[in-house]
Amino acid sequence: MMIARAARFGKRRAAVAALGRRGLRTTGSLREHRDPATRDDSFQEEIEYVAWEEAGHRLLENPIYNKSTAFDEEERKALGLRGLLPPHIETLEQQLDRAYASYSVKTTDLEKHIMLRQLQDTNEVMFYALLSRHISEMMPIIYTPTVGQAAIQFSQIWRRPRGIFISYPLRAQMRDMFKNLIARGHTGAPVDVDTRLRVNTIVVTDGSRILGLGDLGANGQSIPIGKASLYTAIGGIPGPETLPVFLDVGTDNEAILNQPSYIGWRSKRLRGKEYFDFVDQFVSCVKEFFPGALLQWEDFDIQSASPILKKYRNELCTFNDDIQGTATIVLATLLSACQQTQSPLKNRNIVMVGSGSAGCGIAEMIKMAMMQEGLTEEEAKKQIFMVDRYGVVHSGQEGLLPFQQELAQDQERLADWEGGKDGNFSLVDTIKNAKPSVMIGVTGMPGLFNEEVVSAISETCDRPIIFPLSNPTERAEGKPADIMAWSNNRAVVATGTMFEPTEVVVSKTKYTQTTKRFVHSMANNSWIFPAVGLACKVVGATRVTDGMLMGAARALAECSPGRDGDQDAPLLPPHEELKTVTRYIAVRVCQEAIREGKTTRNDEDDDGDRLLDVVERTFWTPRYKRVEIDSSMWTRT
Ligand SMILES: O=C([O-])CC(=O)C(=O)O
Ligand SMILES: [Mg+2]
Repeated sequence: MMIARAARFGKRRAAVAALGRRGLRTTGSLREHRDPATRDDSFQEEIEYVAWEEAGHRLLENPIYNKSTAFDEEERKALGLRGLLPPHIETLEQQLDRAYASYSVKTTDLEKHIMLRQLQDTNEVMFYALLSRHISEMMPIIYTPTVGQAAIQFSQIWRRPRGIFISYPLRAQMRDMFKNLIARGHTGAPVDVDTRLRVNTIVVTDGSRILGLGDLGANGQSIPIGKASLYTAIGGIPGPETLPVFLDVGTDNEAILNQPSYIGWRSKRLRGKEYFDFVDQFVSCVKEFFPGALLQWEDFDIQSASPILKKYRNELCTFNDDIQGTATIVLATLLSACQQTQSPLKNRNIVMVGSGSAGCGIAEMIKMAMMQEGLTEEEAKKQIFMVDRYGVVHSGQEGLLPFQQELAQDQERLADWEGGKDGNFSLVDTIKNAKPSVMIGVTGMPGLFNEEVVSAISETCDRPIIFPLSNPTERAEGKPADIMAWSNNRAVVATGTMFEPTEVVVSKTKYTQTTKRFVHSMANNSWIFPAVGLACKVVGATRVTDGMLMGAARALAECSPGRDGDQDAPLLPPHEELKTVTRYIAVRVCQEAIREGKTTRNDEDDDGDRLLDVVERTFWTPRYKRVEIDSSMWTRT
């Protein structure tokens, strides 16, 4: 199986690196090389060097090259660091122990988030190494759900710039902003690397629909920062190659606008033609300054997410994470649940609660997967019931957006449905009539999956598959423990944010009781986008196609822990396997891109082993390199 194979390749990686990356590599004012003296072909890691033009304080302020107490004596002497650091020299491992100890005494998740973000802004290697060591514990801190809390308070906890803020009033200077970025790097520290050569993965938001929290204006920049961090932590894309972007077009959130500490542009949200022209100007800059980069749209509201995706998806390498990334992870999780409950997707009726861009994106992807399993488009469409606040979505309704019309049920089909009011059918009515075995929630409405709803679906099938996907935690449609109880522990539950496992009593005597733990996997797009980004980098993808995403979903489902027949296993692998599984998925995405001719490199050979090798070699791992000064670059200040 692939995980074993990936482990074997771990050994080969050093050898491949030794053969492939000899001599000097020059990137702008940065030079990296490996020491020939330490090079041999017996799988030993080599010492890697990085030559840099800055010494002293400026080096310590540079989060990419700063090693803090890990600079050794020789480096301290050569780099003008003597006296600027305490005398005791530490290894990375020792630094991590110390950092973890101070992390552990923080009493709130938000404080932990702030601490990790500060570490990221001062020493990236240490940040990613710490994250790597404690991935399960720290993912919810740097990402969902704590990142939601951090977004709400972003203006208050803001410390240092990261990424780029492009505000509407300065639109005439947008090209200058990109030039500034290239000159200075994007972490706010003096990184003079030629960013143009390096940025290949961009995450952009306009803050209009942050998680399930709504319009948070410029505070939304917290999300691209979090997503970019995962591209590095999980997808192995080096920090300087990622770029979080905020398009500041104002906010309609009055509470935020009235905060004295708000860091964004204080204006009502821009809409209509001016808005789309501004987005267009941004895309032109991306094409000009970072040609070939992957552009990820994140947390755009319903009015802009789909039109933007439609406009640009055939123009550059781009995707919308909430529509396509979410759809892909939900499909993967659903395929895994179908395997586990032993009935294929094509045999199922599905109720999709929430018909916004995320809900419709998921439904479209499920439709495609059903068609791959042999249904016609018409047949697949008949098995997917979109439900929104007015009830089941049908063709007789007015005001449906184009992407909702595509999925609306034919009104005539509902003629013989029971219940309902004035031809509209509530969620419970829909469940009773459509008899689904799958219910997916993307509404941001807590409590929607209540006892009545869960009991209704539990009557239609043996093992209802129920995914309350809204996040953060307080927005989820239902709590897994309740859903398990209301379904007599028959439900298969995955969520969109982290929940504790459900402990269920399976047998009880007077003196003893046996319990079982159900782990509810988090069907979060972090299983998908880092793999897509890694693959796009490896093959130089020109587009992100449905086929590439479908490949990602199926590859992930192949890794599901229940694949060997455990009917109660979690639906997704544990977080500890994120990186290995990401590489496995990335290979499949590369193969699809190559088969569809959507690459600028490697377009002839889609051999899996070869691609895994390239993926492994491309993957960045946090470890210190020896820093030396290149005197030809060194300008004393
Ligand atoms: O960020 C997450 O955890 C998932 C996501 O994209 C969203 O909810 O918008
Ligand atoms: Mg999102």
